[in-house]
Amino acid sequence: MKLIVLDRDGVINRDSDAFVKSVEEWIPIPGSIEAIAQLSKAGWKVAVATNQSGIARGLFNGETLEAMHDKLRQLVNGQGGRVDLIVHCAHGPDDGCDCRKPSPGLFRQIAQHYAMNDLTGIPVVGDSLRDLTAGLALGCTPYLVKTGKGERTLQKPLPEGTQVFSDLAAVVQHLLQD
Ligand SMILES: O=P(O)(O)OC[C@@H](O)[C@H]1O[C@@H](OP(=O)(O)O)[C@@H](O)[C@@H](O)[C@@H]1O
Ligand SMILES: [Mg+2]
Ligand SMILES: [Zn+2]
Repeated sequence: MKLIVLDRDGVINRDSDAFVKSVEEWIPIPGSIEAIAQLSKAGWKVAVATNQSGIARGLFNGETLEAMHDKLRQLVNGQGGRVDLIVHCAHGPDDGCDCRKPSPGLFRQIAQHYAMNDLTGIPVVGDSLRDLTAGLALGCTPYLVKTGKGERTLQKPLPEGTQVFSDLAAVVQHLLQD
C-alpha cells in the first residue's frame, strides 16, 4: 500500500517552541499542502501522527485541535487531495502513555487502521528524532526534513538509513520520481 506517515508541527505547518495553540497559529509550511495533495492524487494514503501535549498542558483543547485539523483537511481538499487519517497523543510527558512519540502507539493505531501487521517500508517524515524512532518501531523508513526542529535534530546522531531533505515537498518529489 502506498501509505506515508507525516509528523505535523514542523513538517506540515510551522512549529513554535511556544506550541501551536490556535487555528490562527496553524500556518502551513510553503509547499506542504501542495505536496500532500500531489501524493494523494498519485494514489498515496496520507496519515498524520502528532504529539499534542499542549492539551495536557491546558494550552488548548480537543475542539481547537480538531479545528486545526479541519483547516488542514480543507486546504488539502482545495488542492484536490485528501488527508486520510490523523492520530494524536494528547498526553503530557509524565503521563506514561504508549502513544506519545517516541513511543510507538500512534503508529500501531495507524497499522491497525489499515489492517496491517506493521509499517515495514512505509515512509515516516519528521522534524524530530522521536518521530523517526516511533515509526522505526513499526518498520517505517525514516525521512528527516530540515524545517521545524529539523536543523536541531540534524546535530544529533540519526537512525541508520535516515534520508534528509530540505522540506516535505522535496521528500514528495523524491518519492514520486520512482
Ligand atoms: O511535531 P508534532 O509531534 O506534530 O507536535 C509537536 C508539538 O506538540 C509540540 O511538542 C512539544 O514537545 P513536548 O510535547 O513539550 O515534548 C514542543 O516541541 C513544541 O514546540 C511543539 O509545538
Ligand atoms: Mg514535529
Ligand atoms: Zn499519549
